[in-house]
Amino acid sequence: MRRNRLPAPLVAGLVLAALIVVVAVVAPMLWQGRADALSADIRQGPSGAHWLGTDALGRDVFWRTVVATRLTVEMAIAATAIAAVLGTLLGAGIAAAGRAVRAVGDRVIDLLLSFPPIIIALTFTAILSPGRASVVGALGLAFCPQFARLTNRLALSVNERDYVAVARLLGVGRFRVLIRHVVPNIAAPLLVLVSVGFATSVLTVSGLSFLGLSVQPPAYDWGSLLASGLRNIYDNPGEALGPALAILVTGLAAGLVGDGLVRHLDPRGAPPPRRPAPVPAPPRPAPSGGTGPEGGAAASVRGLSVRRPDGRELIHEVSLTVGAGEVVGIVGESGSGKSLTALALARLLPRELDWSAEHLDVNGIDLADPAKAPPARLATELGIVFQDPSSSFNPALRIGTQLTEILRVHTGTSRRQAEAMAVARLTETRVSSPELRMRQYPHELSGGMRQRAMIAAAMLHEPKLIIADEPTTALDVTVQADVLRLLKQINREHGTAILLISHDIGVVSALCDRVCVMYAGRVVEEVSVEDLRRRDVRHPYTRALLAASPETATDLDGARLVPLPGRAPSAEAREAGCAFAPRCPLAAPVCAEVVPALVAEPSGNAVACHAETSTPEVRT
Ligand SMILES: Nc1ncnc2c1ncn2[C@@H]1O[C@H](COP(=O)(O)OP(=O)(O)OP(=O)(O)O)[C@@H](O)[C@H]1O
Repeated sequence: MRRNRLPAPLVAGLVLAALIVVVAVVAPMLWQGRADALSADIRQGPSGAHWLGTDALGRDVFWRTVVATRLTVEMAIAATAIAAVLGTLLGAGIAAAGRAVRAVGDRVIDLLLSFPPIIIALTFTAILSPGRASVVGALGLAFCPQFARLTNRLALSVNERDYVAVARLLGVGRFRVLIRHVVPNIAAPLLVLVSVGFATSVLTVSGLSFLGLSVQPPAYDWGSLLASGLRNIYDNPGEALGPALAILVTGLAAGLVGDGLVRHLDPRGAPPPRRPAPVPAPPRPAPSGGTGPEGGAAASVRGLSVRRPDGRELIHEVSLTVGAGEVVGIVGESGSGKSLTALALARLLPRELDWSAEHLDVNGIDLADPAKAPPARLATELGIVFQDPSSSFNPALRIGTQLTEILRVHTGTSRRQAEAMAVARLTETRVSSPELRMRQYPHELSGGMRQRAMIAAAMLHEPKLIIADEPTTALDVTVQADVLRLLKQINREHGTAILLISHDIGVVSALCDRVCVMYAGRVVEEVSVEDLRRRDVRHPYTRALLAASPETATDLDGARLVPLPGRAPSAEAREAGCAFAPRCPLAAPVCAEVVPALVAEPSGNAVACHAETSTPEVRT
């Protein structure tokens, strides 16, 4: 893999650090005698014979400072290593644990972080009795919470990224997710903390020795030399200057290494790869024709409910079917339950949520029975495109690595073949210069290009169903139509069914065959797109959405957009009766008490509204 040249601070830091390590290793072997030799020249100032003068016993301060490097650096490295290993394991363990352990772990880390490390180190040292080993152990424990907090926060945030969701959908094991996705994305900040931790350890180790709590005579480190130097500061300032400078230079080296590593490891700092020689585009794969089992559905959901741990229902008995090759939209305001419905189909619901369903399947795979739905199989039947193309790809890996990995993990395709297939898909999804893109990092692609690359990734296995969760919301308006056209083209040419989630009724009416309107966790209307375009809808909420949509409301007669007043109730605020009643112009007394059932009509549409149907069903 080609990397950019090492940044200057990293080079400077590494040179300095290497020098310090060499000195630490060789100094006691070569110059211990000079450092410990007594002479009659006591407390002399700097001279040609003694560059930093001598101490109270006539020993050469320069050589003592040089020899003390080993003990100081050894102790700082040991303390940092203990803190980094223990803290990282602790943080990762808490991130991977269940909710209860996470809550307790977080509080314990918060508590430990509220004490300055030096206080913790002093307390442990006092308990364990002064000495080198106790100081190293105490410092390791004192800095451990900082590593635990950082690892925990980083791992949790990376875990929530869409590319981790995709990896989970693809059935990538926890360990591989950790190695491929979590570690590369948290390594840089952890390395900075290691360098800061090392610099702080040098200071604290020296500080504790300065106080007489660490290295005991006749051994000496920079802290004990500094203590003796301060006692003689008026006779020979050089005696304090030597160890002080050594501490400063070591801290500087650690800082430069940390800063340089961040720049070097961040792929956003890399120069663009050279444009490869143009190669003829591989042939477009032939359309697969029809999909799904004969007469079967690409996805089918019946009675899906999702609950929070406290039992509150977030979505209630949602039912919908996506026929083979059909494009179905789910539309509704923020919080209506669109994404949870889609995530349930991909088996990507957050762990803390509880779900149940009478029936949940993707192209015949029963998702309610994990034994019948091995992740690898689901991964080949289902592709997913998320809203934010910037979080859909792992920022630490090149686009090509991520695309080919999907094929290599699941089908054992050779690298060369996987690359050819990935390039073909990128070409098909109209990603310009696909060979070049394969070698680029996600941040080097524009938003629209990344989203097309994401669609290419979702299409790699020729899935029967693509779930597109707000695929255009994060995009520039100029490329939104392009991405929608691409999805429609895929649907036409491959017969891929699409479940499109959007809050924009204009987007779904442009792309879909059928639309489910959701409100407060329920489907309130299901309508064909022809009826939607004609505005022949029944539910007052769907009418309100249409009236508020610019694409449909700016009529030839100049009708103005009508905003929908109020807000959808949160899960806590939902009461008995129809959740839309407080905002509904047609609300009647029954609406406040009875939840209307979704009633199918002969046309195939369905609506849940007392004003439109006469067979209410009580569901609270
Ligand atoms: N992990 C979770 N824990 C608790 N509540 C959640 C969780 N995930 C989602 N919710 C809640 O479930 C409800 C439905 O969420 P969902 O993401 O499906 O809404 P949405 O219709 O897709 O909205 P948006 O367009 O904003 O994404 C919201 O009220 C949301 O706050």
